[in-house]
This record gives sequence, C-alpha cells and structure tokens, in this order.
Amino acid sequence: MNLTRAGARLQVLLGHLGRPSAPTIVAQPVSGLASPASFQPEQFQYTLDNNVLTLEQRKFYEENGFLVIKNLVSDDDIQRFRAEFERICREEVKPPGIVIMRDVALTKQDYMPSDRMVSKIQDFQEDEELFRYCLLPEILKYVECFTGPNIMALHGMLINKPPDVGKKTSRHPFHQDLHYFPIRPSNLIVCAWTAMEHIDRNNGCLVVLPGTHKGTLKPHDYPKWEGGVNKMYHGIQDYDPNSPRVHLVMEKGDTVFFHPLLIHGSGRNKTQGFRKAISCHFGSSDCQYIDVSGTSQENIAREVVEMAEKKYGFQGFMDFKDTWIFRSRLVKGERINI
Ligand SMILES: CCCCCCCCCCCCCCCC(=O)SCCNC(=O)CCNC(=O)[C@H](O)C(C)(C)COP(=O)(O)OP(=O)(O)OC[C@H]1O[C@@H](n2cnc3c(N)ncnc32)[C@H](O)[C@@H]1OP(=O)(O)O
Ligand SMILES: Nc1ncnc2c1ncn2[C@@H]1O[C@H](COP(=O)(O)OP(=O)(O)OP(=O)(O)O)[C@@H](O)[C@H]1O
Ligand SMILES: O=C(O)CCC(=O)C(=O)O
Ligand SMILES: [Fe+2]
Ligand SMILES: [Mg+2]
Repeated sequence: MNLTRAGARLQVLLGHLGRPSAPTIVAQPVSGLASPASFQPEQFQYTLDNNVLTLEQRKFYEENGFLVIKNLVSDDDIQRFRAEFERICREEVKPPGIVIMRDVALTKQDYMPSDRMVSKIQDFQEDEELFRYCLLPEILKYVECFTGPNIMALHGMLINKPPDVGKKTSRHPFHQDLHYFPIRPSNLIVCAWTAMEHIDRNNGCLVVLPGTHKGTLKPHDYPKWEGGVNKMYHGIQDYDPNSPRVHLVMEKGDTVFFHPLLIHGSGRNKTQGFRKAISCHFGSSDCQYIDVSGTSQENIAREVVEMAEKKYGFQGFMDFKDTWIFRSRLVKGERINI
C-alpha cells in the first residue's frame, strides 16, 4: 500500500479516536540536530504511538507482522486457565455460547467428557475464568499499541492440539485470520496467543511467514489433504512454498502478538501430550463491519452462519456480521461501532 494513503488513513483514524493527529514530519534542526522527539515516524502504519513498545520492537512488528513478548503471562494464571479448560471438558461447567471442537480424526470414537477428546474450545466470552485472559492488564497493555484505547475482545480460543494419529489432521494449514472477520481496518485488529507450556516443532508450534501482513487477504478454502481437514480450517491455496518460514519456539507464558493478515499455521503434534495455547483476537471498537458478499470471505461467512443458525436455532435471518456482534465483548474504553 502507498505510504501516503496509509498515513492519511491513520490520521483520520487517530482523529476519530479523539486524539491529537500525529505531527506532520518536518525535520526541524534544533541546535543543528533534528530533535528525535519531533521526528514522529510517518513510516509506521501497523503500530500506534504510545510508550509501550521500544523503537526496535515497533520496527520489528512493522517489518514482520508479529512480536513475541517473553514470559508475559504468569504460571498461576496459566494453571487457572488449564483447570477451567479441564472442568469445561469434563462438563462440570457449561458456559453459554462455548463451542467445543474435536479433531476430525477422533469424531468416530465414542465421546467421553474428557480433555483428551477436545482439540479446541472457542467463544469463552461468558466464562469468567477463561475470559480473565482477555482482561489481563499485561496483555491489554500491548494490545493497545495496535488497536488504540477502545478495545473489543472479538474471539477467544483455547487450543489443545492433540497428538497426531498419523493422518496429519493435527496440522493447521497456512491461513490469515482476517478471512474469518468481516471487520476493518485490519491494522486495528491483533491476535494475542500465549503458550501454556513449552512449544516447539515437536508438539506443533506456530509457523509464520514474516512480512506477509503487508499483502492482501488471499482466497481460502479447504486444503486437499488426504487424511482429512478439520471443520472451518480453511487454508490459502496458492501460498509461495519458497517463502521463508519461521517456527516460533515458545516457553510457557510467552505471548506472540500478530497481525490478522500474517500468514501462519501450525505443524503436526508428534508427541503424546496435548499441546496447549490460549488466544484472543482484539479489535478497536472504532472498526466497522463490512459486507463480504461477492468477496473471497463468502465461503466462510456461509459456513459460520450455518453453524450459528444450527447452534442458536435462528433460521434465515442472521448474517455473518450478527454472529460477531453478539460474541464480542468490550474490554477497555468505549464501545463505538462494532
Ligand atoms: C456461533 C459459532 C460460530 C463459530 C465460528 C468460528 C469462527 C472462528 C473465527 C476465529 C478466527 C480465528 C481463526 C480460527 C480458525 C479456526 O479455528 S476456524 C473454526 C474451527 N472450527 C470450528 O469452529 C468448528 C467447531 N464445531 C465443531 O467442531 C462441531 O463439532 C461440528 C464440526 C460442527 C460438528 O458438530 P456436531 O454436529 O455436534 O458433531 P457430530 O454429531 O459429532 O458430527 C457431525 C458430523 O461432523 C463431523 N465432524 C465432527 N467434528 C468435526 C471436525 N472437527 N471437523 C470436521 N468434521 C467434523 C463428524 O464426523 C460427523 O460427520 P458425519 O458422520 O455426519 O459424516
Ligand atoms: N500443503 C499445505 N498447504 C497449506 N499449509 C501447509 C501445507 N503443508 C504444510 N502446511 C502447513 O505448513 C506449516 C509449517 O509446516 P512445517 O512442515 O514447516 O512445520 P512442521 O512443524 O515441520 O510440521 P509437520 O511436522 O506437519 O511437517 C504448518 O502450519 C502446516 O500446517
Ligand atoms: O495451532 C494453533 O495454536 C493456532 C491455530 C490458529 O492459527 C487459529 O486457530 O487461527
Ligand atoms: Fe490463525
Ligand atoms: Mg514439516
């Protein structure tokens, strides 16, 4: 994207956020030197001005589309998320709205209420214990660098990647999360993803294609994998197989923040343990809903609406946008548009 246009759009958004616009860049010589404070960076388009990120971290996110913050979430909090996840799997608590997903390779087994049957839970916004993740001040402090001060939690997930049974169904194909969101602008959306244990290539770490957040939203569809593909795990069909991959090896509590256009996936879990991570997508409440009719997002919109209609029993009068309106929750500032 053209820098001037992006700069102009950011100015409009900042104005809309009720903040002073970023100063126009005029290199003013002060005692013969340009003052670093007045030299506000017009080159930044994926991060906002505040004092949380170092210049180096900011440049890294701008360039790569992700940023890992080590040791951000405490062991105590992670233990609480794990315990609540197990209670949900054992059906001791049933938070309204929760979506429990099994790995496609295990769907023909008799269901036992146990964390060994569940590959992912989604939409935990009504579970006060898990939703604590989306309210953690240490997470929101970083989220605000991307969304600004009015923050909505759009979607929470706890991923329990099962041991692969040999069909490679535990993989998550390369995708861009924006495919699932009828919400723009994309630069005001960010995902926080926290490792709940040591995660590396053996148990299926996140794999990212650095810099791909600078591209556009690509068409997504089910990959043609012989062993089966999980429901709604759409992938990008024409990603560049030679694009450099970065495998994110993370320790318990480490958190990666990434842009919704960043192409990422996760590999097979070759261990016998269930690899756990907790995540939430956040967006500025200044964002807007878009109509995805006639775009590449139509396919996922149809699937999500079908599932929501089945789950909530409304037939025929829900659209993609509605499924997001009632699932998202304000976590900071004011609810404005979305
Ligand atoms: C309002 C809610 C909207 C939620 C909207 C999510 C949008 C999220 C946006 C997030 C943004 C970030 C990016 C996230 C990337 C993702 O994670 S995308 C979402 C991931 N997937 C899901 O959310 C699906 C969750 N739901 C499920 O897994 C449900 O169990 C299913 C697949 C709908 C089936 O439910 P069910 O009917 O209760 O299950 P069951 O009777 O056991 O099986 C029925 C049939 O489904 C098959 N099946 C069961 N599980 C699976 C499976 N995992 N895969 C494939 N087939 C399956 C069975 O084999 C069976 O097939 P047949 O024998 O009839 O041929
Ligand atoms: N044909 C494909 N289409 C889309 N995504 C793919 C394809 N093959 C692999 N991937 C994805 O590529 C990412 C990285 O795979 P890579 O092989 O580098 O990781 P890995 O950890 O070694 O995983 P694996 O053991 O499954 O090979 C994963 O997200 C995986 O799901
Ligand atoms: O494997 C994971 O933990 C991440 C999966 C992912 O990218 C997603 O659910 O959108
Ligand atoms: Fe994702
Ligand atoms: Mg591999």
